Amino acid sequence: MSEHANPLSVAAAVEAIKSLVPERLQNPRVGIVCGSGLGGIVECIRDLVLVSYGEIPGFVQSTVPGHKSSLAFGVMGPGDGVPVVAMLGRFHPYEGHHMHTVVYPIRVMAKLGITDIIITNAAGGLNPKLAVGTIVVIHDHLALPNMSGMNPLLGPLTSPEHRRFVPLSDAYSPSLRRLMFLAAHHLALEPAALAEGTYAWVSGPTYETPAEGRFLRLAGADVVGMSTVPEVLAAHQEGLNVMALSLVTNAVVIPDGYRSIREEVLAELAGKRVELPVADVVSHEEVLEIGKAKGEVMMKLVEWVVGSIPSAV
Ligand SMILES: O=P(O)(O)O[C@@H]1C[C@H](O)[C@@H](CO)O1
Ligand code: HPA
Repeated sequence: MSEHANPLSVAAAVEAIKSLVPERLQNPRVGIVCGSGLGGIVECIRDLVLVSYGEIPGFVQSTVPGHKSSLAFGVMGPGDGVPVVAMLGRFHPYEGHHMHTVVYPIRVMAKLGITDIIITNAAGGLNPKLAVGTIVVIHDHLALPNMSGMNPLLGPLTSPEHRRFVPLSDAYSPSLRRLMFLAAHHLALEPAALAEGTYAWVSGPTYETPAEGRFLRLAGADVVGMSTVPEVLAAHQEGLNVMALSLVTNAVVIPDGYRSIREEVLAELAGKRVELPVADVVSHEEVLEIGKAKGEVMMKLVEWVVGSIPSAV
């Protein structure tokens, strides 16, 4: 068993956090996981107290640019605010972290008492209707790694409260998803700014080939990314209400198909000019740039939802 799945280390992490955070912030109600380039959510947190991952037993460091390695405690939303804890930086399996390590912070936040969690990510768009900058409320997922043995819930149960067999048809809270669309209305967003869809989880760190992108699209996915699903599984097993959001940072499947060199050459030889679409070559820098440029809307939505959870869910 991974030492990070040990309930004793979860308890030790909670104890360490409580020694570093003022009492009034020690029992957050809502947890937030900030995706690549989306750590700006911290700007919406008042009475901010940062706890570095290095100070928490069992936490490791995030090695991915755009992911800091701190927990942010404070309050969010109108009035006295709702106590929150935000992960400024997550762990991905492609960094070499064990799956139990990847979801360990979720278990620690659950032990701190959160009841709701909002998990964000940057993702590639598979559905051609989703423009870059669209925020997608995830209502389902497709996790090929889970189906082939890479599942964070593998291994001995670490709490009597954990279910051995976890249904996932109800993994994404309808109440929280509803709140998100109400938030978009309240903030007067264009209807196309907020969509809903299915997230395909891939291990990364390679981005998809065009054929892989088409395969995932054909299988029913709208966006693709390298995180979130392990956290959703652990959060669901912990009994939390879960919402997950993707910010579309790049297009994976090009709307008009793929570039055929054969067609290009034949057309050229026939004296015709054709301009076939060229696939985007994505980079993490581009992902971060879009996160920075478009992340503000995500922040405002999250802030509104957090402020509305107590009365509406
Ligand atoms: O942590 P997230 O899922 O937001 O980060 C995405 C997926 C990869 O980690 C990285 C690729 O650019 O961004
Ligand atoms: N693929 C996988 N993960 C991603 C992408 C992508 O195109 N963009 C941001 N995260």
